[in-house]
Amino acid sequence: MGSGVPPLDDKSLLKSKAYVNGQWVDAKSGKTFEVHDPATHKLIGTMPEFDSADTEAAISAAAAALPSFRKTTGRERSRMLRKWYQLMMDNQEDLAKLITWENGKPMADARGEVAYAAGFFEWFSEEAPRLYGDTIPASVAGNRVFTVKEPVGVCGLITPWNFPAAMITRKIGPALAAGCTVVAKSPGETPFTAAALAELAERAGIPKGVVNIITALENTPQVGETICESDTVRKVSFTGSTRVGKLLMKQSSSTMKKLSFELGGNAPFIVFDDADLESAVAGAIACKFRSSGQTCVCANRIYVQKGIYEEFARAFTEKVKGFKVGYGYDEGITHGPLIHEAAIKKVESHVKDAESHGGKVLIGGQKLPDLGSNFFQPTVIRDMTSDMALAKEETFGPVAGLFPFDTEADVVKMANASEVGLAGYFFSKDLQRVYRVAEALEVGMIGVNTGLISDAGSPFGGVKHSGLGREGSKYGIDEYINIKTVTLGGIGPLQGS
Ligand SMILES: NC(=O)c1ccc[n+]([C@@H]2O[C@H](COP(=O)([O-])OP(=O)(O)OC[C@H]3O[C@@H](n4cnc5c(N)ncnc54)[C@H](O)[C@@H]3O)[C@@H](O)[C@H]2O)c1
Ligand SMILES: O=CCCC(=O)O
Repeated sequence: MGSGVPPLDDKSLLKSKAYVNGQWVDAKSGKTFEVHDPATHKLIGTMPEFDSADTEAAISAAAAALPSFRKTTGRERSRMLRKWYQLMMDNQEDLAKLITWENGKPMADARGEVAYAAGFFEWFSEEAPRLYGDTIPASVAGNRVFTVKEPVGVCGLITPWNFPAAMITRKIGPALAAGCTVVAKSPGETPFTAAALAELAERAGIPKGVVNIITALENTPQVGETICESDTVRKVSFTGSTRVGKLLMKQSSSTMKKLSFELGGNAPFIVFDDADLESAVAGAIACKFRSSGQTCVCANRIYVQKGIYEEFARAFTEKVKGFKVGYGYDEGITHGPLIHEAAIKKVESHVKDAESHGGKVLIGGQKLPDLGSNFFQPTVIRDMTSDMALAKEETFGPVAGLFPFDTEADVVKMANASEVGLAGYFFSKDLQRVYRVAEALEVGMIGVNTGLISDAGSPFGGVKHSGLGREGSKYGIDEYINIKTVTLGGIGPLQGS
């Protein structure tokens, strides 16, 4: 297939060990797991299979590094993050090659991910020196009240494979800005990008023990449990499915730690009759097929008002015809493989289920065995209805289901008929409608007349079963701080008065 894996300019970015206390380490058991290119199934390499004891050692390293790191000034931490940002951008091409290799997304998308990921270090380098407390008018005469913001302590971070760089930097950036130390469990499917980030952390001068990147595949549940049940870990931040998020929340309950969860979505994407057709089609294409549909904010249910439905379906399908699916390193490829067989099975099952309930496939609908077993045709299905599996669960793949609707009230009801609420989108030129619908949708983020909403400066997070807390933005750092209130009594009048 294609031209093969391009060599890294800087070969020292390819690591096959975990990074603990500033050292590259194996699992104490000596066990490793294999990582394969999702496009070709060829072996990329192996990584240490950490267990509970290895995880404890990483937690201890983060705890030992905390007392001195929390004393650094915001300005000092800012410089470290800024340097890390710059090193990521200087090595953008190599990091992108690693992302494409282990995740499968095309190089153009991978380069975009590196810039997006580095943006969180840049953003939080700017937040680090601005951790202001408050002065509060006291209710008791002679008292003075003020607050200080303190790092929560050691943080356990667990992230998924769909953005091998960005999901980790979105957590490490604010954690370090706040003065916390971290143990980050990289995704078992895509650990090499995270390891390269650790190498760059070292070059950026981040002190040993502040950033620990641990690895596991099969042992992931015991690693997760060790992090959640540790009393030393004062904060857990997880990105992944709602199912695993709920499990980690339960496991964390006995140690009463601070939690944030970025979980699953099932984004409604609504096109009203009054929308600009061309931009609605472009927005839906970008939103639905980004990373072959494997993002938590991808459109999952595309609702199109009946007056514009036929025209939209035609124009949307026409655009999908222009996609070029293949190996992420090859020239002109717009969409890569899915991550693994389970993802292919889910996509297939949603297509079959839609067809068996009366949905009509306009394009795609099949696997692409000539390319490899993880490839699936970008698919458009019309005449979707609410009783289909795709309406109820996130597909996390390249299948666009077009649902017709009559009125604004009908579509808002359908859009909100989901237990999750991460992102939602709609296209309309009617200003009053923009306010009404934005206020009515039960989601944490809304794109109006755009299908792309992610940015380091914008709060990212959901409502309902999509999770707790916000990442990125001026709010992201709040997840990593405790507010301490200081009440100073007995001030009294001026002496001698
Ligand atoms: N809201 C967000 O920001 C966001 C971002 C990316 C993905 N997601 C969600 O993630 C899901 C897709 O990823 P997935 O199916 O691989 O999710 P998943 O929850 O099965 O796995 C995600 C990651 O969690 C870890 N993990 C898995 N089981 C674990 C356990 N028992 N204990 C501790 N850690 C565990 C692994 O590192 C894995 O890479 C989708 O639902 C998607 O919406 C959400
Ligand atoms: O998949 C979830 C994260 C996607 C994003 O940050 O845009």
